[in-house]
Amino acid sequence: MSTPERERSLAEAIRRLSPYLEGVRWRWVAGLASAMLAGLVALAIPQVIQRLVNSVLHPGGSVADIWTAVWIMTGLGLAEGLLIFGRRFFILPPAAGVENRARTALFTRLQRLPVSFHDAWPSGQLLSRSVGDLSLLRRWIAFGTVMFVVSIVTITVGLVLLFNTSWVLGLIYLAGAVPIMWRSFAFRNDFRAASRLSQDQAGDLATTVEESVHGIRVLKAFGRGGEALEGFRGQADTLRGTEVRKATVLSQFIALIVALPETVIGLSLAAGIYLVATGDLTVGALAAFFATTAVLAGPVESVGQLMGMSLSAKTAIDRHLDVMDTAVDIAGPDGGRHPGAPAAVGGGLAFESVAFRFPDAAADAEPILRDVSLRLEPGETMALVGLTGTGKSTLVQLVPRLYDATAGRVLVDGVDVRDYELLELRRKVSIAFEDATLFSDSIRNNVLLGAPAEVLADPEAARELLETALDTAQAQFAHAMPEGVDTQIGEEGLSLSGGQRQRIALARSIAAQPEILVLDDPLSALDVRTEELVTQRLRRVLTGTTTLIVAHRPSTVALADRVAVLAQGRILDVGTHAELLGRSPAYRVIISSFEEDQSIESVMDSGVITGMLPVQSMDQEETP
Ligand SMILES: Nc1ncnc2c1ncn2[C@@H]1O[C@H](COP(=O)(O)OP(=O)(O)OP(=O)(O)O)[C@@H](O)[C@H]1O
Repeated sequence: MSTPERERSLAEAIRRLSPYLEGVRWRWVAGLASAMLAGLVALAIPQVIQRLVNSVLHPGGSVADIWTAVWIMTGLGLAEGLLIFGRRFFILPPAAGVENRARTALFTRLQRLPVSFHDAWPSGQLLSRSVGDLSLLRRWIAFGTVMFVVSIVTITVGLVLLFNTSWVLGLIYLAGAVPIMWRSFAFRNDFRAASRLSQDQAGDLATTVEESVHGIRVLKAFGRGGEALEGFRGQADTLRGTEVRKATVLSQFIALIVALPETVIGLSLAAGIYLVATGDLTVGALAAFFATTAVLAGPVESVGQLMGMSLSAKTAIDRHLDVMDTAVDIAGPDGGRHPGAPAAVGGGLAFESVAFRFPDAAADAEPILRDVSLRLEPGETMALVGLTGTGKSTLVQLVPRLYDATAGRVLVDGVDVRDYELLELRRKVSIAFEDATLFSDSIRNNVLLGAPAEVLADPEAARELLETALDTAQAQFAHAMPEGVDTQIGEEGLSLSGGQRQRIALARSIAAQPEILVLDDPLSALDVRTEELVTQRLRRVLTGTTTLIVAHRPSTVALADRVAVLAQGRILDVGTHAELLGRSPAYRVIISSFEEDQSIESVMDSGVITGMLPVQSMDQEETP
């Protein structure tokens, strides 16, 4: 995994969090004040114990003094409980708000980031950053930050009280604290490195789980479950190793900060008894000393864990900001970059000397596309053919700016696509892929996903659009499903057949009512008849829609007005099917690579093109 990493200073990390801290600050301060007061109240109790013990042992001490001390202690105990409740009351809800805002910001960023970002970042990394890291951030804000500050203050005030009780005993206690502080410094670096590594490895593991769940059918069909498990085990073992290393670093530190104070208490006890015996210390003061060390034990033990938590939280913030700081290089119009964009010239799609290279390609790699120039007149249907891997999918993805051309221009309505607002461009251009992705939602919502807002606002118009789109895409099978178009389809539409998914995805593209329709082999899973019917209806419904369609079948080619031949990233020729057949050897090779029983002549002869066949497809009866 090689996602970009940058370590920021703590000040920068906190500054960058500030947009998420809206409405949190005063509540955090109130929570901190509550927790701080609770800590100070806890430290006051030993002082009362000192008075209580001394008044019991003092010859002139009265029972009233004892009762007073008891009531004060009870009051302090109640106050401490209320203050601890106050800390939670003030901080927990806003901390959950911070987590929510950060998660929403991350999701928004993921939506805006270009496809090239998603090509490079494993999905498990993004999952662990949006779930695990942000929940750690919430716990750190709600608990870690406050308790870290409170622990430091409690330890400092406690030390002052210990010295005040007896400087000898105070010195003994401090002698134990110095090695802890020294060790804390080394611990900080060791733990931070282990923490980052384990969070990254957890992200990689999440990717593996996600991939095997996603590809469970392939794994089962090929009997590769064992190998998948082996791979998973390897990664899980590596993560376990890192977690154990992390826990070892932490536990060594904790062992030190627990064992050392305990030893110190033993020494203090011996010294304290000697001081009481010599009359330099009262019994009450000795009791107060040990009661104070008991109060300090919690903060001293937890300060290491809180420091570890703070470092993990800092790593989580860095990991969050790594995504947030990735540049959105496909954005809205950049006035300075493309001066003199021509005004719209009445529709159409053009590629002008377009070249493209993937961002992660080796520096000396050949570009995927070179000097591609093509012009589709408004309303024209052009088929794009070429052998596999020649760059057809890459070329069509430049139209809605899923990627940006690295040289040349793509023009929609005569305007450079980079001069459009992204939303406007994507309203004009609709794309359907071979690999149809659907969402776990109703068929209706999947189809109307990109429909114009004004149509969606009118239920009758939306219903008509849905029907037209389903009819055009030959997806009437939706009506035969248990709840018709309101049937919920499973995750990614996997409860549907491949052909059904493709037709729903095509219906979605149609329902978007685009000016330019880009179809990247979206009918490959359909039988020949259904594909022909779909293509034929498409032409009827989308008259006036400029269509660029990646074709792998004679039936699609036959319906196009013209055909462009792409070979090794270049346009070799453009013409009608008959023209190309006559003059282009490359075209003949490509056409002959199409399945023999789907020859273009047989499709022409079948009469489907001229609308002679009954409108009944072979897989129309399919039910999921
Ligand atoms: N995200 C990517 N990063 C790097 N290289 C890629 C990426 N996607 C595709 N390629 C490469 O770009 C080349 C063209 O791929 P493309 O999918 O455009 O071909 P195609 O003509 O559509 O192929 P097919 O007909 O098989 O769908 C291939 O060599 C492919 O390996």
